[in-house]
Amino acid sequence: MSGINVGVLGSNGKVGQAIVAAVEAADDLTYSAGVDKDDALTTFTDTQTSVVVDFTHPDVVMGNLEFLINNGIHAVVGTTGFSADRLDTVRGWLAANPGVGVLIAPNFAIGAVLSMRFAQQAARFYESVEVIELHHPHKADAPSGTAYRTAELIGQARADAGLAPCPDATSQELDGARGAEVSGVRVHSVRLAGLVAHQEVLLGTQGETLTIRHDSLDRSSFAPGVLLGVRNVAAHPGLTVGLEHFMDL
Ligand SMILES: NC(=O)C1=CN([C@@H]2O[C@H](COP(=O)(O)OP(=O)(O)OC[C@H]3O[C@@H](n4cnc5c(N)ncnc54)[C@H](OP(=O)(O)O)[C@@H]3O)[C@@H](O)[C@H]2O)C=CC1
Ligand SMILES: O=C(O)C1=N[C@H](C(=O)O)C[C@H](O)C1
Repeated sequence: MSGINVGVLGSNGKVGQAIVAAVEAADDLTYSAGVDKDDALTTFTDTQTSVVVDFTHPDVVMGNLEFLINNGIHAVVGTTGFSADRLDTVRGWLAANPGVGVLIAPNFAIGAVLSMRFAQQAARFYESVEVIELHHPHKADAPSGTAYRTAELIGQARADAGLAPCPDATSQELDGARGAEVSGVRVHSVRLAGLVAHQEVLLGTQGETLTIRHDSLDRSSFAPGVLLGVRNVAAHPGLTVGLEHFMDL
């Protein structure tokens, strides 16, 4: 047993189990502790855990982070639900614990990070854009954290380019038919048995469309990105939002 002591919060969950397996398989990491619902967070201090990975639930992740940061433990967080206010609260805890690093990423699949970047790059060339995210029906939040972030990035790119709002002549609408609006971009959420995590960004302009699609077919897709975060987070004190900052994109 050697290397970084890594713990997992939500270790019995769908993603948590995949992360535990990946940590156990890595020669340079030691799986020090798993904590699930009703287990004590002090397990991590008792086991000298250095980095904790959190895949739990938006309702509990803030309490987890407060404990980890105040105990000098670095965190790699996949759990969704981070509003600007929540991120500011995390920055406040980190200001009081300046050696601690926290990475929060809406999606740890390498292709999902790339597809967000591709959508951001393409946005200024298209008058129309909509996002469709498709997930398993056990997902707590809608839209997905990835779709929310993708829409924000596209909205910012459109604003920077001085684009007009997407054309839309809808004047009669059943509630919800046009999805939710995030940063001026329509986002549609599908929940379907059999799916894992999928997203399409549809872009359109005169006589052509471009579709940027990513599919996580298995939850092991999140593991390489999480391990990249685990290996690098201690060298990045403070808050990092988005895995792209560790990918040299
Ligand atoms: N950033 C990314 O790349 C990804 C992010 N996610 C996000 O990760 C989160 C988890 O997803 P998923 O694994 O599918 O969800 P699951 O419900 O399968 O797993 C969550 C686990 O956390 C446990 N849990 C609940 N409360 C606590 C607590 N206070 N302390 C410790 N463990 C707790 C749950 O227990 P119990 O079931 O008993 O409540 C469950 O075992 C979601 O927010 C999801 O959107 C998912 C995939 C990728
Ligand atoms: O709950 C999930 O499953 C996922 N959640 C994240 C999100 O909300 O974007 C990442 C991925 O889509 C899987």
